[in-house]
Amino acid sequence: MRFLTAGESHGPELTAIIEGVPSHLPLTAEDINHHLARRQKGHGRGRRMQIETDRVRITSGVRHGKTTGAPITLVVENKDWTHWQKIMGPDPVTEQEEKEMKRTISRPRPGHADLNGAIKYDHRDMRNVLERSSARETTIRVAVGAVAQKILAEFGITIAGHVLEIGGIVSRPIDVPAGTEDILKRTETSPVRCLDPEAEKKMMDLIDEAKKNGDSIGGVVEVVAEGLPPGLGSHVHYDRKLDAKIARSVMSINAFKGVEVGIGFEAARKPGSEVHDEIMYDPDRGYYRKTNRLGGFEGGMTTGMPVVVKGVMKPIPTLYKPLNSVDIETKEPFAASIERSDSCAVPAASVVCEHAVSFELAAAFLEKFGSDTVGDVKKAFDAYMEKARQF
Ligand SMILES: Cc1cc2nc3c(=O)[nH]c(=O)nc-3n(C[C@H](O)[C@H](O)[C@H](O)COP(=O)(O)O)c2cc1C
Ligand SMILES: C=C(O[C@@H]1CC(C(=O)O)=C[C@@H](OP(=O)(O)O)[C@H]1O)C(=O)O
Repeated sequence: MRFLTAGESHGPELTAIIEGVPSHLPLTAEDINHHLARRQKGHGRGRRMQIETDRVRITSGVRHGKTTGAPITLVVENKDWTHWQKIMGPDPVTEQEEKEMKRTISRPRPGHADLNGAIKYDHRDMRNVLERSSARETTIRVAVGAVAQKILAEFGITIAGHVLEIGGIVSRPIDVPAGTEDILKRTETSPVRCLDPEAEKKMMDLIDEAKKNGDSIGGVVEVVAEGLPPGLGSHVHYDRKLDAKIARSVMSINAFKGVEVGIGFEAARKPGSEVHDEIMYDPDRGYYRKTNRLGGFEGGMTTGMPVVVKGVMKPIPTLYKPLNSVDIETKEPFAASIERSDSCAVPAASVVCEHAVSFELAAAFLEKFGSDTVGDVKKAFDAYMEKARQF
């Protein structure tokens, strides 16, 4: 299974094409819209989220509520487009019209893609960079992940993301992962998508304070997936290791600067006896681990224990109280004022991260069990699970 996305932040719409989804998978727009709405919530979001109400249109690959096996096209419209048609439209404009718009961006924001993208693609107007580097793109990646979650759900695999930390406030000890059901139930009503009400209040206060100071804050998110079979991914080649694929996918989320699997960096500070998970056997359950400190991975393959992945998000780069930068036209220093920005998007990012991991897990699942029809995949999956139990 693979996908591509296209679309700009203030263009007409975002699009994704997913190839390799098996036929006969039940799929409706509502299945996806539910997750798009989850991504839009969260204390600390800016005014753009009040403009948008993200809804998907499925324009190929699904008939009468079921996938056909053909590529699936997903489209999410940008409501903000109505205000940007002239500035963002594809039709040629005269120099005079361009001047009248006065929207050319020549002042790069530290921490955003503006300057590197402008140099690389030779754009004097950095809008040509920021429109695509914007995390608006994570909307359509969540839509893709929602399809992946439908695939996983067919096989009893559940997944949930939540916020572990915002601006140094920790929601609970990091080595006690909660179950997916618990996470989903308890975080859906939390304005910062965290499990700990005491930490929640402190996180919200910190976000408000950052906003008041014209600043921004980052944090840590965690994704847990349960019900996976052992042996997704492979030890035989570097680019088939599933933990590595997940790490790449999580790092590709805008503003993500690090990934941990299981106890992650903590493993450097513990002896092996306190890191590795002892192997047990039960006739009903098959092989399992007594603990899950390695976060469901050994040798680039799933162990059958819950997959636990953390990602760290840096603070949002666009600041109301900006850092110094240099105007590329005048080469003079400036400290720009900005129109709008999120002050903290860690709660939204926990949903994005959940969907990034969902896609990689579903892709690895189909790679192992086939991808023509859900029925064929089920047969292969059931036979393998029986083999693994008795092995
Ligand atoms: C959900 C979400 C919302 C974001 N909102 C903003 C924002 O409002 N303003 C901003 O400057 N960056 C925002 N970012 C981060 C930038 O998109 C990101 O820092 C930028 O693309 C540069 O990429 P890098 O930080 O990965 O190097 C957001 C990120 C995510 C995941
Ligand atoms: C639009 C979204 O996030 C955007 C991500 C973003 C950035 O620079 O990454 C900048 C802001 O865009 P705008 O300049 O239009 O307000 C955010 O609102 C979204 O999450 O749907």
